[in-house]
Amino acid sequence: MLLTNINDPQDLKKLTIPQLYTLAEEIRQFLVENLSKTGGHLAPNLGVVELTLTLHYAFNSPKDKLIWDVGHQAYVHKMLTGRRDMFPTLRQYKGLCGFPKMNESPHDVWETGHSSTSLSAAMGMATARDLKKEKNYVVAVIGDGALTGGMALEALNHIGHEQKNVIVVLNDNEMSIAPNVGALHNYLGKLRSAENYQWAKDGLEHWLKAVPAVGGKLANLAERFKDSMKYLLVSGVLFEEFGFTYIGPIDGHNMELLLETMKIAKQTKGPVLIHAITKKGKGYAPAEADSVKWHGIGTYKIESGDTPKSAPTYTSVFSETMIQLADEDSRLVAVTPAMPAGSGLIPFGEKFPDRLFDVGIAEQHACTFAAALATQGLKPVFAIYSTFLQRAYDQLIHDVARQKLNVVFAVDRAGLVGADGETHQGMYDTAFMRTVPNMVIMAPKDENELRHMMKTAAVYDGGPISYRYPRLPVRGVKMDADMDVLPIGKAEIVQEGNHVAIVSFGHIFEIAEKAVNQLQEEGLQPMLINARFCKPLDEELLIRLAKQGYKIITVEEGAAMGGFGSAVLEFYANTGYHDVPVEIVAVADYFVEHGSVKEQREEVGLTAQNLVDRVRAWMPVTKGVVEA
Ligand SMILES: Cc1ncc(C[n+]2csc(CCOP(=O)(O)OP(=O)(O)O)c2C)c(N)n1
Ligand SMILES: CC(=O)[C@@H](O)[C@H](O)COP(=O)(O)O
Ligand SMILES: [Mg+2]
Repeated sequence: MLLTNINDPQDLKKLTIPQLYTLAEEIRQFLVENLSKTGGHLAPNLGVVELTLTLHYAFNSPKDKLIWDVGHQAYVHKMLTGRRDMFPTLRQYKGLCGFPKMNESPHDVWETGHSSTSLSAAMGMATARDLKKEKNYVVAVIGDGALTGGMALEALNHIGHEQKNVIVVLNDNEMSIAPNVGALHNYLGKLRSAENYQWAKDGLEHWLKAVPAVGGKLANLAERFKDSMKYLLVSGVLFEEFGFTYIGPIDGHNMELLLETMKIAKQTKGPVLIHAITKKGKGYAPAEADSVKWHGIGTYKIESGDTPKSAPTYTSVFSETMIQLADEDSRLVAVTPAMPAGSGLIPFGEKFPDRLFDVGIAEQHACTFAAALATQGLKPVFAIYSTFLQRAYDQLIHDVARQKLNVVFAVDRAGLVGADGETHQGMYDTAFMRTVPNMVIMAPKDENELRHMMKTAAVYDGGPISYRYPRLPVRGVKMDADMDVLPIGKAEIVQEGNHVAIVSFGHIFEIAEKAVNQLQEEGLQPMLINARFCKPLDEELLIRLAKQGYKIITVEEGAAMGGFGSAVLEFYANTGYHDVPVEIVAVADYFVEHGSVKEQREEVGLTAQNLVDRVRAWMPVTKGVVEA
């Protein structure tokens, strides 16, 4: 077993090429076996085994900087850099992170999780290297999906202009999570299909170089001839025009070719783009056959590829309801930035193919595109994960809210998301949307109320409106036959009570309800309120609570700073109710790392017990007995 002897990339360099192929197979077997128990991003990692081996063979990490875009495909890199034995803890609480993590290894020189940042990072590191007159290579591995992200094109532009020595490896497997989309994808397809052009280019270069030096004119003519021929023969012209030397497309599983190409890249002045064609899921039949499903997978049976049946989720309720709403209203359309499957929009797209727009990994464009759809009378539902909405914040403000356009923000993966950890937690959406004028912000207490909020948003025509929901199974509550249109800004008093009011915003209601039930058993009866809206607040109810002397405990699954609890505090401060005790139960000011949602909630204090303890502390006590 070669793999057990690889504890550092230097160990790799002692191997022969045939041994690298043996090692590649061992790595694939390791990935399939380990991830069958832990889950993870199997297909992306199976696709980059040879690429990763040759990068660590050809370069000297960490002196040479290897940067992994998105970083979901860095498991092989982690295996080769001393973390093989940590894989049983992959994406688990206090275990191995599923993305590059600087505190895990010096070989993780840049942390990723959100796509399309690698080229900017590479440019920064190359620029610093040159300023410090250091000598090392900077290599960014970016997928064809991540390349559709605007940041990547901004960085290509900058790198090409400055002619920095940066090596970009484009890992082209024709897939984002879903099949990749866009003109760039089509262009790459043309490059992929021109597989014989490489020899033509080499032949041309070789021939021109053989022309004996015949004075400036002819050599210059030969150079211009070479350049014009390049346009005909070398279809990497897009990258060449960005100032890159384009090499490819080459087989991203052929390690001899990869090593030869990396050698050329190292010797080439200025930025180089190596276009490597790979197969997502390579080496494991179920993942090769369906790399969408196997992009990010839970546990599975290796032999059959069978995966446990998943319980219905908030996303599946969103998925079904979108179809119902679209049946009722032909104006309704859906926009997704490369996440049709994750956002539950595949069935919608199958039924309404002309009304689903997958714009690629392009959240900024998606948001402004949705805004423009709204100007023309359509009802766009912008379906996006909370964490990825962060990419479209200026567009939300400048293009949607300022123009008061009827865009619906369906904010999925809101709250703690579990295994993806800190780069993917849906922590900030409430806070960053709340400060924007004209925004209406909702959050349902359960899957039944999600449907009511979806209906409310679908018919609302007062400007932008949002609802947030978690990456969680549904609670299994009774579903109403019809969808109600909720009164904007009105909360729901779930249960009257005394002394203390627990005011819950969103799906975290489940722990508030659990706490109230536990307190009732002790004879305590706090009021239980389902806020429903963070903006506008139910001011009438808040004033009632103030006037009747309630202590208030707010609870939400999001950042405490700027969230729902902050809104309540601000309201009281701004309306002169200065003596209302308010406690905010939410996520403190730090990044919550990977683990299960349960473990993360316990870590941050989003537990029923925490609420029980806080209510007890506020209840009046006579002779040692907490009064009801
Ligand atoms: C800003 C951002 N948007 C969306 C995602 C979700 N996402 C993770 S991987 C991925 C597809 C990446 O495709 P590609 O770069 O081609 O990598 P591959 O999985 O094909 O290796 C997407 C859309 C993300 N991580 N970051
Ligand atoms: C790497 C990445 O950003 C996506 O693959 C993400 O992990 C998907 O998250 P869900 O599993 O919640 O759809
Ligand atoms: Mg891809």
